Amino acid sequence: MCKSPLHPFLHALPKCEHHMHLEGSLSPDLLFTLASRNEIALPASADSAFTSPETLLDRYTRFTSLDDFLNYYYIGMSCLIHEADFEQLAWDYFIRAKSDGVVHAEVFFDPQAHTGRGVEYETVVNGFEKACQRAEQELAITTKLIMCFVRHLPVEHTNGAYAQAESHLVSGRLAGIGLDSTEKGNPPRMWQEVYRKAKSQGIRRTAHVGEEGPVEYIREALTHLDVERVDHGIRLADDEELMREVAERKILITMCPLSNVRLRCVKEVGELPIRTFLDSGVNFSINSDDPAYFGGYILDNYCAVQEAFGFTMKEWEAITKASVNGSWCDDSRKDTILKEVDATIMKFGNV
Ligand SMILES: Nc1ncnc2[nH]cnc12
Ligand SMILES: [Zn+2]
Repeated sequence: MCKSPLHPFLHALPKCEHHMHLEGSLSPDLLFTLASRNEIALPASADSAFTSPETLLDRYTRFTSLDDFLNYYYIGMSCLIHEADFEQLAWDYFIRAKSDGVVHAEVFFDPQAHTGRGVEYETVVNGFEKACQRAEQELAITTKLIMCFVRHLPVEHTNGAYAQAESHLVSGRLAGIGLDSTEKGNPPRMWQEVYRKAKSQGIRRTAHVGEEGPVEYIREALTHLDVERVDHGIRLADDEELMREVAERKILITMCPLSNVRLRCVKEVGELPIRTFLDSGVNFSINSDDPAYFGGYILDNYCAVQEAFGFTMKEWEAITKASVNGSWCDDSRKDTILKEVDATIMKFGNV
């Protein structure tokens, strides 16, 4: 809980989450439980961080870079084997998201990180889908699943990963494609072919760019991948002309403040160009990225932004509504959420 007088309002605001990796909600407790249940040997002799959930959580406070984090992230997800593991992981996230005021969640997952170690694609998707259905029925959270291609694997692997998911993408069982993992040295144009195919099939597209990588990668993602959204995009403010274009085209930037601090992309939340984006008409949402690794879920990220920037309720209204409008749900769902936002503002505005 943050110290801001706006905390109850921030908590109550109906939230859309657009940038959250389901595998990134694997808490050290669940990681150790699954490792034991599935008889996965954790590398405790090589890395003492794997001694206990507590030592692992402590190590997460000292990431030195995106790749340092990704090393732990991929070891962690190696404990996910059965459909029920994937379902439990996602369900635990949805319960937590509900308590933070999330009403619509568009969540990423990395199929290649599972199929590459022998877990069937269907096992992953079926588990996640079951949790999504439960979230819709029992928590009234609408959901979308977005598959990401991982950049640390050879780009040629992407075609196989796309082919595996193609029928789900075309039918809408998956809402779109994304691009994640190691950014530096992997310019977006390398994935141009698969993004072009996805576009020709009417499939939605986003990509992690401008997190550790330069603003040129954001420009490339827009020109070569024709992305509809930019994940992280914190380097956008380095190019005013591109920032104006992003504002005009209403491209949503999915920001993850606590992640950026933990991965040392910035020293503190106040360094992020959030005020610049707001004042320049750049639409953005605030998200948790990998909440089990970065010390906070979505509300913690809202609070961190409030503590750094001290926004007014009017400014939060603009941020929240841009986030609703940038969602990939249909217009009637957006209208419903926008009415809930208005009702929240009325309630707190009258206090
Ligand atoms: N912050 C991040 N950047 C790139 N790839 C990721 N995969 C999970 N979290 C990520
Ligand atoms: Zn991410």
